[in-house]
Amino acid sequence: MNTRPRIGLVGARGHVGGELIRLIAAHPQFELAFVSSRERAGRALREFEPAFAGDLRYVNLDAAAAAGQGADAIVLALPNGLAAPFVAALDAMAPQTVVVDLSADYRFDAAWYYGLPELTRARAAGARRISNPGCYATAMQLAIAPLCDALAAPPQCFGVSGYSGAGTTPSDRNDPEKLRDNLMPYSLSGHVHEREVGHQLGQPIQFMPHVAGWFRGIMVTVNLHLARAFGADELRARYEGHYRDEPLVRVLASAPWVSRIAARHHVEIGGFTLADGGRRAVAVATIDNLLKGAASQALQNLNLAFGFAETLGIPLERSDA
Ligand SMILES: NC(=O)C1=CN([C@@H]2O[C@H](COP(=O)(O)OP(=O)(O)OC[C@H]3O[C@@H](n4cnc5c(N)ncnc54)[C@H](OP(=O)(O)O)[C@@H]3O)[C@@H](O)[C@H]2O)C=CC1
Ligand SMILES: CC(=O)N[C@@H](CCC(=O)OP(=O)(O)O)C(=O)O
Repeated sequence: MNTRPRIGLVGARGHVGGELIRLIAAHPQFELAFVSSRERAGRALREFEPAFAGDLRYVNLDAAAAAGQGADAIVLALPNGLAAPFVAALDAMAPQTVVVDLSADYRFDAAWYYGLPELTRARAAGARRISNPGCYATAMQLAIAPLCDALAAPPQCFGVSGYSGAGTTPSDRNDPEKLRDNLMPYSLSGHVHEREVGHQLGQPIQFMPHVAGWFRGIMVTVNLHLARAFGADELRARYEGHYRDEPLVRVLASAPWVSRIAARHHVEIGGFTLADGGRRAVAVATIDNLLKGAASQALQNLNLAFGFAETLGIPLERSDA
C-alpha cells in the first residue's frame, strides 16, 4: 500500500506552482497526485520541469474533477477569487482532504487556519483548511511581531517586490520593459496585505507597496513608533530572542539585501536603527516572495498537517552560510 501522502496542485503553471512542484518532487514523503493547468493540459511535466523524472502530465481539472482525484491534500495556487468552487466541491465530496489555499480568499475567515508557522503553529493541530499568508504580509508580520506589545502607533511599511509577485497574467506590474530603471508604486493604501497584517496581528499597519525590475525577492522597511525608549542591545535582543529557534528566520546585525535572499527559503531581518531617543525603531526584512512568501511556507503547512517535521524537504542552510 502506498502510504506517502499524495498532493494535487491546481494552478501548476504559475510561478508559485512551479516552485511547489520542485519542492514536492524532491520531498522525502510527499508525492504529486496531479498537476492542473488549462494551458499545459496534456503536456508532460518533465518538459517544463526537467528535474522531474516521472511520467506525470498536466491535466485541466475543474473543481469537481479535482475533488474526485483521491488526493490527500490539494494546494490551490490560483489567482485571487477562484478558490471557492474548489473548496465547495471538496467540502461536499472529500471533506477530509487537506486544502492549502495560496490566495487571499480565506485569510480573513475564522474557520480557516492561517498558516504562518512561526507565529501561529500553536493552532495548527488538526487543521484541514489552511490559508497561506501573503508574501509581503509574511515579511511584515515577522518584522513587527517582536515589538507588537511595545507599539505606540501603527507601523509604516515601505515594501518593494520583484515582479514575479504580480503573477503571470500580463500587467504593468510584471512587464520587465516598463519596470526597467523604474520603481512603480501601487495600492498605496488599503492593499490586501495591509488589511491581512492588521487582522492577524490585531494591530493596524500602514503599507506602501512598490514593484521593481528584478524577478524575485521583497524588501520591507518597517518604521515602528514605540511606547517607551529602547536601547540598541535591547532592540536586537528582542528579535534574536523571538526567533532563536526558528530555522527559517535569520536575525542579522546589518541590513539584509534582496540579492541575498533570492531563491532562499528563509526570511532575514536586520538593519535595526533607533531614533527619537529610542522611541522610534526601524527594521528591514527580506523574503523570497515565491518561497517563504508562498511555496516553502505552503510546504511547512503541509508538513504540519501530515505530522512531519515542519521543515522536512525545505533546504536549510547553516546560520553562518
Ligand atoms: N507570486 C507570488 O509571489 C505570490 C503569489 N501568491 C498567491 O499564489 C497564487 C498563485 O500566484 P502565482 O503563481 O504568482 O500566479 P500565476 O499567475 O503565476 O499563476 C496562476 C495559475 O493559475 C492558473 N489560472 C489562472 N487563471 C485561472 C482560472 N480562471 N481558472 C483556473 N486556473 C487559472 C494558471 O494556469 P492556467 O492558466 O494554465 O490554468 C496558473 O497556473 C495567487 O493567489 C497569488 O496571489 C502568494 C504569495 C506570493
Ligand atoms: C508585485 C505584486 O503585484 N505583488 C502582489 C503580491 C500579492 C500576492 O501575491 O497576492 P496574495 O495576496 O494572494 O499573496 C500584490 O501586491 O498584489
